[in-house]
Amino acid sequence: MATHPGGLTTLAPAVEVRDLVRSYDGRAVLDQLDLTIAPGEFVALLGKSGSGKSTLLRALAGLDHDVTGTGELAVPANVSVVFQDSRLLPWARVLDNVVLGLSGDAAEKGRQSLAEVGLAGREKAWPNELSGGEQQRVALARSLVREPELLLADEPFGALDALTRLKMHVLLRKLCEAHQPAVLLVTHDVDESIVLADRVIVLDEGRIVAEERIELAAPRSPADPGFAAIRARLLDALGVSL
Ligand SMILES: Nc1ncnc2c1ncn2[C@@H]1O[C@H](COP(=O)(O)OP(=O)(O)OP(=O)(O)O)[C@@H](O)[C@H]1O
Repeated sequence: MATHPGGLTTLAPAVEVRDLVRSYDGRAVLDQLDLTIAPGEFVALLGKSGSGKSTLLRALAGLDHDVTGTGELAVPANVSVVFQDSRLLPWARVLDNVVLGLSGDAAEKGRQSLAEVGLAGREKAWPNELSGGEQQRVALARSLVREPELLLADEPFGALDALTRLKMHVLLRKLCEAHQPAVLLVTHDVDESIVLADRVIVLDEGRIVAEERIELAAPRSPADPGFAAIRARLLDALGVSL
């Protein structure tokens, strides 16, 4: 907790990145990057292929042992990660996948999480009995049952069809409102970023080149002129001219 001179109390940031450099074979793919994410803030990260999005996410997740780098990086102790593929263990039933490694009343918490993602009654199913969307729901339940302060998501809906993706947007918003993790969502889908995030940032060659704070009222609709204006600016930052 920090107190400003004016007397306002602010929480310490959930993520604080300063001067972050990450290089593969001497080539910097993150270039003196600065990023702060507030507790409970939902940040979406856009960028062309190869701009460094996954490298940043892996750095925040502590999964980047194959890369050299410098800079300061502070994240909470309790971080969950969701990927494009659900990465469920095929030999473990759905509930066991959700609670793996948890202690205490894990089964009950796992059941509650599965109910939250709309999978009550599927506890005993095997992962291969579920659709791709359902498997991603299990992955979300597995992340959120751990009550993370930071949720990192690398294109979690990238492999899903358009309709399932829209349903997952509604679900993720609901889950984030209930659990209030800070979120960093990597996506290629500009509309997805505007629908979900409090703030959208655009990465290019390892630097943040644009930032939009999204203050549109819910439900956010791509038909809204304000939505279209933000989309146009983000596409411009991505080098797409309409
Ligand atoms: N293990 C690695 N070894 C060498 N270079 C790598 C490695 N991983 C990533 N890179 C390079 O680092 C750069 C950034 O990659 P990164 O995966 O972070 O981009 P990205 O924005 O997530 O791309 P995409 O949208 O295609 O997933 C790319 O040029 C990539 O080729």
